[in-house]
Formats: sequence, structure tokens, C-alpha cells
Amino acid sequence: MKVTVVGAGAVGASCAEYIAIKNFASEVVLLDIKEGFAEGKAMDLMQTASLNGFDTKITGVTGDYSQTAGSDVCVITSGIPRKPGMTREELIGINAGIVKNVSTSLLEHSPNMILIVVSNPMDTMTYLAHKATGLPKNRIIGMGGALDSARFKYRLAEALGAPISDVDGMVIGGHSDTGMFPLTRLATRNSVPVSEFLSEERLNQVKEDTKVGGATLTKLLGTSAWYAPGAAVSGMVQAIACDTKKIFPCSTLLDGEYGLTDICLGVPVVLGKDGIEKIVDITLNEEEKAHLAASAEGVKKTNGLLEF
Ligand SMILES: NC(=O)c1ccc[n+]([C@@H]2O[C@H](COP(=O)([O-])OP(=O)(O)OC[C@H]3O[C@@H](n4cnc5c(N)ncnc54)[C@H](O)[C@@H]3O)[C@@H](O)[C@H]2O)c1
Ligand SMILES: O=C(O)C[C@H](O)C(=O)O
Repeated sequence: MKVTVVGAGAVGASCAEYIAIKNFASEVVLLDIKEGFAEGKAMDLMQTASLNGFDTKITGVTGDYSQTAGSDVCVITSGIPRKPGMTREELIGINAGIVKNVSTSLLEHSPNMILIVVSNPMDTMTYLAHKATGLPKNRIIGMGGALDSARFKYRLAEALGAPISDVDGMVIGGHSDTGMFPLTRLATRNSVPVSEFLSEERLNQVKEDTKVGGATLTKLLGTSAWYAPGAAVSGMVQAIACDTKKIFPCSTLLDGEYGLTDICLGVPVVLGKDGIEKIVDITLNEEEKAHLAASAEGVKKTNGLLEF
């Protein structure tokens, strides 16, 4: 399994590190436009191999896509992150051009790739990658829901005073401060609905804290997060590499599912060797349907800013 990660910045390097530590890929290529940067990150990471016990070969290249040839999975993390006070949508002006060029360059050398889009605004960048590459819909996957769900579980565990491993929950909808929708109704602690333990008010607080998870970290760090994003991507790459058929909420091109078409939005999907092997169309109640529809409206508005 050969994996290319474009963008050797905070998120890209974290992806490469977690993929290597999990030891399921033979090769990871890091590519960046900043001269020598990816080479440096790759060398530093390779010098952790004997310490962390992995055999994955990590190489770094500056802008040379021929080195990415034959990749099974490619991840796009190139682009600018937001600063405190900004929304993800404000990044579209710079990131759209980067994602368009990067996705077509990757396709040229890896025609069979499964592409994971991370750069923000992620749902719109995933849609753009579809338009730019024409790849089948199972082979373009946006990463957002896996991260948002991890943050939801963190907040749930905090509210419950429970270990995170005892908690399950999922976030669907657009990967934005207002668009994402933590499914509190379906969240559980060891199979017991969390509403058995938490008041409606506390659950609403969990929901709100989850939605601003990225913004909260951006305010603390001065730039956006990277550890949990990198771990979320590595989990998705592992599900593809190892054909696990696990369910992750991912941004995918919808074609009637959830009553939506011509939009990439976060919904549960089964990930395996073919990428998105199934979109899981779960039954939502009226309130959840309304949230998802409003979220889709927001993403469509951002998509309207794209130039093809
Ligand atoms: N979807 C998510 O859940 C999620 C999570 C975290 C970050 N992000 C997004 O990921 C992106 C990267 O964040 P970061 O913190 O790693 O930023 P960063 O600035 O640390 O790294 C970005 C890297 O991209 C490189 N780059 C820029 N243009 C390039 C190009 N054309 N080709 C190759 N490399 C290029 C830069 O040189 C830089 O090293 C941002 O858009 C951020 O908003 C998304
Ligand atoms: O918050 C951001 O801008 C980065 C990313 O989308 C995140 O959720 O961490």
C-alpha cells in the first residue's frame, strides 16, 4: 500500500506519522511546494522508526509528482489553515486553486487512487475534487465527520465522567461551525442512550462544544488543530488499506440519499478497499432532517463560489 500525503505541514505530517505508527502501509510519500520541507519532515519522521517500531518507508519530495506514481490512497492537506476568528469558508479563495491543481496532478500519476480531501472548506473542496478529476464517487472522500465525531466522544465522556472508550456517537452534516450536527439521540454509553445519564441542557452543551471544536482549538493554538485531524485521516486510510468495512461519517457525493443531490456532505459510509463501499442512509427524525437540510443549504452556498 502506497500512500501520498500532499502538504507536509501540521496536518500532513501528523497523518504521515500516525499512518507509519500503525504500520499497515509499505510507503508514504510526503509532497510539499516549500523547498526541502517535505524532505525534512520525512527524514525527521524516519528517525522515529526505530523508536516507534515501524517499517513504513517515508520519503519527502518538493513538487515532484512523479514520485507519487502508483499511489493507492492520496490525501490532500495542502492549503492554508484558518486563524482565530475566521471561518473555514473564508479559506476558499486560496485553497480552491490549490486543491484543483493538486488533485489533477495526483490523478495524472495515480489513476487508480482513492482520494481523501482534508483542506478546508472541506465539503466544498471535496465537491471541487470531483469536478476537477471526474473520479467515481466511491473514490473521493472528504474527512471531517471522523474528526468531529472524535471531538463529540471527547465532550460526551467529559460530561458523563466516563472513559472515552465507553462512549459512542456520530456527527453528520457539513464540516463547519454551524453546519455539523452531533446525533445526540443516537449517542450511547456502553449501549445505553446518553439521555439516560445527561439532562437535555447538558446534552445541548455537549452539542455546542462539539460544533465549535475546531474554532476552540484555533483560538488556543493560533492556527487550526493537527493531532486529531491526522489521527482521523490515518483511521480512514487504515480502513481502506485493511478493507475493514468500518463505518465513518465522511463527506461524499450524494445522489438522492438523505433527499440530497449534487452535494458532498458528511453522512455515515462503509469504508473498505474500494473507498466508499456504501452510503448508510439512516432514519432521521424531523428535527434532524431539518438540520441536515439547513447544513446542505450552507454548503451549497459555498459551492456556489467555486469557479470551474
Ligand atoms: N477537514 C478537516 O477536518 C481539517 C482538519 C484540520 C485542518 N484542515 C485543513 O487542512 C489544511 C492544512 O492545515 P495545516 O494546519 O496542515 O496547514 P499548514 O500551513 O501547516 O500546512 C499546509 C502545507 O501545505 C503546503 N502547500 C500549500 N500549497 C501547496 C501546493 N500547491 N502543493 C503542495 N503543498 C502545498 C504548504 O507549504 C504547507 O506546508 C487547511 O486548509 C486546514 O483548514 C482540515
Ligand atoms: O478548525 C479548522 O479550521 C480546522 C479543522 O477543520 C478542524 O476542525 O480542526
